[in-house]
Amino acid sequence: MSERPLKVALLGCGVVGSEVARLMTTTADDLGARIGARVELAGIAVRRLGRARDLPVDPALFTSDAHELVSRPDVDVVVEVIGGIEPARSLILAAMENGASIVTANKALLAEHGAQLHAAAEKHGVDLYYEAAVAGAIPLLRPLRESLVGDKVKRVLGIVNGTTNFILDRMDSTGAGFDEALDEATELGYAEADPTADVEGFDAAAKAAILASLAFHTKVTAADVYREGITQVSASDVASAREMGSVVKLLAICEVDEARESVTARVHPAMLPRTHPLAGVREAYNAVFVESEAAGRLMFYGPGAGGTPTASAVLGDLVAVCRNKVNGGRAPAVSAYADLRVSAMGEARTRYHISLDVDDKAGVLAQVALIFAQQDVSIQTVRQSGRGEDARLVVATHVATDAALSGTVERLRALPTVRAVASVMRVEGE
Ligand SMILES: NC(=O)C1=CN([C@@H]2O[C@H](COP(=O)(O)OP(=O)(O)OC[C@H]3O[C@@H](n4cnc5c(N)ncnc54)[C@H](O)[C@@H]3O)[C@@H](O)[C@H]2O)C=CC1
Ligand SMILES: N[C@@H](CC=O)C(=O)O
Ligand code: NA
Repeated sequence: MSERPLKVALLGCGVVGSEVARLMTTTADDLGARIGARVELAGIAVRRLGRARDLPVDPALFTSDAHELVSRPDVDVVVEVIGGIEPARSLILAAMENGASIVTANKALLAEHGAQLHAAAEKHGVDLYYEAAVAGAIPLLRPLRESLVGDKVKRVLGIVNGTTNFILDRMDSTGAGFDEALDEATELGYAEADPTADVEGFDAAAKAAILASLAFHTKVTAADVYREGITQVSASDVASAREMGSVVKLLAICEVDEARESVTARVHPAMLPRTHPLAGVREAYNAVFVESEAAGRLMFYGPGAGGTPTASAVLGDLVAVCRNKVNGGRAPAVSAYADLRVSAMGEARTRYHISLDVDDKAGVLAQVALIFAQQDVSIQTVRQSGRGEDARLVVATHVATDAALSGTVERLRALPTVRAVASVMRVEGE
């Protein structure tokens, strides 16, 4: 055991930070034995001093000056769990310049400034780990960064946002309303400080960017990811999916097209048959499939959000970077050598499920079918049910480019015999 303890500066003491502080303190002996040196908190930066906190830590550790804390000469590691871009980015860069290794849970920051942060880590010879940033407690980034680095990943598909999965699950299983389910998810500590990031898909898009970057060795930022959240998913979308033996899930899908030397990354709600393994992912759990050339299909499943599970991933990273400090090693570098083109959503190949309210008269089905044919979209099934004056047409398509499918919907909307496009949902997993 090394004589000198390693000093850790903790930035942020909210849902995740408070659990990191608690676990660091209560499991200090085990952590020390695993690292080969004791780990001690150098300080905990908070926004407001004087707030009552039920934590087993010395109150003198709290400071409201995060910049001063990361610049202290005795700080070996900085754990950033403030969230957001600034001041998190400047604090991390200052800490690296000061020789500290970094553990962060900040997907928003990594998805926008990952390249800059990795370059700074290289320059200053420090580590940058962020397992908690994607899929909470589930070990996913380390497997992509290390275990699967000898393989060729082709596709990453999964549920990476706990809050939206919790909301969709509640809507499906109890018929709860959107707002009520969101309040519950916030109460349980799953939602971001601004839950718009969750429900509008920004959080999942940031995670998709991180996953695509690591999986395909290419720089992918949040702005490259096609994004739709769940605010447009209605109770009737969830109910009609249920009638058809399906569920609605918010999915993140990252794919490589080797022939075209390009990647796509997208986040949107999709219908999945109830028999699909992702359909059984309940509450705030996450699950991600990684498909690679040699390994085949791997599934990662577990708690994707919440203070304690997320703190587990943070502490795993903390032990890794502390071991490197003790033994003199460094984390393997993250490269973007493949430098693939990031293609637009229109090029992605998807399938649609479209419900139309149409005039119930002769020739309407033929008009609708003609529009699909003109866009080169092949129909898999059509169901029609008369309802008096109008009829409901439910069309499931075969795979086509998303551009052709969305073009089809646009033309259907303009057709005089189509009274309304009641619902459009992408379909995955059959
Ligand atoms: N809550 C969760 O389930 C998960 C959260 N994360 C990520 O972990 C990070 C933290 O998330 P939460 O703990 O949920 O957020 P939170 O909002 O509960 O905690 C953030 C804390 O940072 C403090 N803070 C803000 N500015 C500060 C400053 N300049 N100096 C010191 N403290 C400051 C806030 O007062 C707040 O207490 C975010 O990046 C989030 O995306 C990642 C995985 C799961
Ligand atoms: N708000 C996020 C927290 C974990 O990353 C989520 O709901 O998944
Ligand atoms: Na993780």
